[in-house]
Amino acid sequence: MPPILGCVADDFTGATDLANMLVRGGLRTVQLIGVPPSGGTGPDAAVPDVDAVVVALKSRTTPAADAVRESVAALDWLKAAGCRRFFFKYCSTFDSTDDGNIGPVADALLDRLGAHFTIACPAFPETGRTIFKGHLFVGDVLLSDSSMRHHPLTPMTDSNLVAVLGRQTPRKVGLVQYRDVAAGAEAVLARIDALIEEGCGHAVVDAVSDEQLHVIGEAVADLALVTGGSGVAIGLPDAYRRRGLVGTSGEGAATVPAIAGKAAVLAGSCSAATLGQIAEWQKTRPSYNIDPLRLADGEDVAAEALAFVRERLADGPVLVYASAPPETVKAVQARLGRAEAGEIVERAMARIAKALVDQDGVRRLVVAGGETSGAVVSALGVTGLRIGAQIDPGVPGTVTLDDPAIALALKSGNFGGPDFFAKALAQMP
Ligand SMILES: Nc1ncnc2c1ncn2[C@@H]1O[C@H](COP(=O)(O)OP(=O)(O)O)[C@@H](O)[C@H]1O
Ligand SMILES: O=C(O)[C@@H](O)C(=O)COP(=O)(O)O
Repeated sequence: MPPILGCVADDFTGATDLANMLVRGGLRTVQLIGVPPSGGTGPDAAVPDVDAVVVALKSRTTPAADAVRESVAALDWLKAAGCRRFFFKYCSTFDSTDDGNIGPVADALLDRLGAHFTIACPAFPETGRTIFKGHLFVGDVLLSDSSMRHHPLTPMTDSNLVAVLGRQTPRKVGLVQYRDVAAGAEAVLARIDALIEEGCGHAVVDAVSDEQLHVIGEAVADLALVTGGSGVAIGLPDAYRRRGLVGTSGEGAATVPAIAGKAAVLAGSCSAATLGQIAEWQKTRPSYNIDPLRLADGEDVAAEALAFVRERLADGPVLVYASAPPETVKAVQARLGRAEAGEIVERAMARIAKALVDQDGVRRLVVAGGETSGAVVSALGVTGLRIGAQIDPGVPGTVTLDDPAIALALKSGNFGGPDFFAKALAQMP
C-alpha cells in the first residue's frame, strides 16, 4: 500500500517533530530533505515503503513565492507517490509574517488539491502550546507575551491567530471554538460545515489537550489537507486506521540503526530554551562562541571554531554556538540586517558541520534551531532521515539514509529540557 499521508514541512526541525508524532502513532515514517529530484522517483521507483512521508523544506522565512513553488512541488511529488491525505506542518508558535508564508502556502496547496477548506491548528499541549478562542498561548502566557516576540526572523506580536492568518490570505478565516471541540468530533464537523457555508476557506481550531486533538483528528481525517503543528497529527494515525487507510500494525515504527563516532553540538537558535541549554552545558563542558560581527568583518571564525573543537574532540563533544540574548541579536541585526545576520551565522555553522563530518569522523550531531538545522543538513547533503525514539517532546533521534549514516538530533529552538544536549547525546541511536 502506498503511504497514506504526505506532509510538507516548512523547516527541518519542524519536519522531525511531525515525523516523531506520526511514528509515536505507529505510522512508519521517513523524512525526505527537500523534494526528491524528478525522474526515477515515480510511485514505482524511489517511494519508500512507509505509511507517511514528510518532505522537509526550508521555506518558513523565504519569499512567499519561493515557499509556494517549493511546497507545491513537494505536494506534486507526494501525490505521485500515492499519498491520499496531506499535511502542511508549520511551527507550533505560528512563526510567520504578514507576507506569509503560512497563508500563501496553505492556499496554494488547497488550490492544487482542488480543495476549498482546511484547518489551522498549531496547538501542541505537551510543549505548552494551546489555543483558546483563537488565541495561541505558550505556556502560561499569550504568544505575544512569550519570548517569541523577540524571534530573530519571525517575531510574533499578535496572539489572535484568526487575525494573523487573516492578514496572510484572501480567503475568509473562521474559528472552531473550544465548546465545539469539547462536544466531540460530530460537533466539530457541524461547525466546519457551517463555516464552509459562511464562505470560510480556513478555520483556526481551539485545543488545549491531547484528548481534544484526538477529537479534531477524527473530525478532519477526511479533509484532503490539514495544516498545523505536530500536535494535531496525534489523532490522525488512529483516525486513518479506523478508515482502513493504514495497512500496518505500527509495531517497530521507530526502529533505527545504532551509529558510532565522535559527537558535537551546534546551536544557532536564540530561543530562551536554547539559551538555557547552552548555559547548562557550559557548567561542565567546553563551548565556542561564534560572533556574527566578526564573521561580517571577514574574520575566519569558522576556522577558529574548528581548531577549538579539534583540540578537544578526543575528550568528548564540544558545543559551537552563535546563540545570543535578544539585546545582542538586536544589535547584530541593526548592523547587518536581519536576514544577512541569520545567513552569515548559518553559513558558518554549515561549514563547521561539514568539516567535522568530512575530516574529523564526527557521526553524531545535535543541532539546535530550525533554520540552523536546515543549513547544516543541507551542507551535509543529507537526502533523508529515519526516525527513532523520542528524546524530548517534539525531538526524536534520527539517522540519515545516506552513506556514511549520521545520527542527528534536530532540535526546534523552543523544545527540550535544560539538559537536552547531554540527554540527546546519551539517547541518540
Ligand atoms: N548572535 C546572533 N545574532 C543574529 N542572528 C543570529 C545569532 N545567532 C543565530 N542567529 C540566527 O538566528 C536564526 C535562528 O533561527 P533558528 O535556527 O530557526 O532557531 P529557532 O529554532 O530558535 O527559531 C538563524 O538564522 C541564526 O543564524
Ligand atoms: O512546531 C514546532 O514548534 C516545531 O516543530 C517547530 O517548527 C519549531 O521551529 P524552530 O523553533 O524554528 O526550530
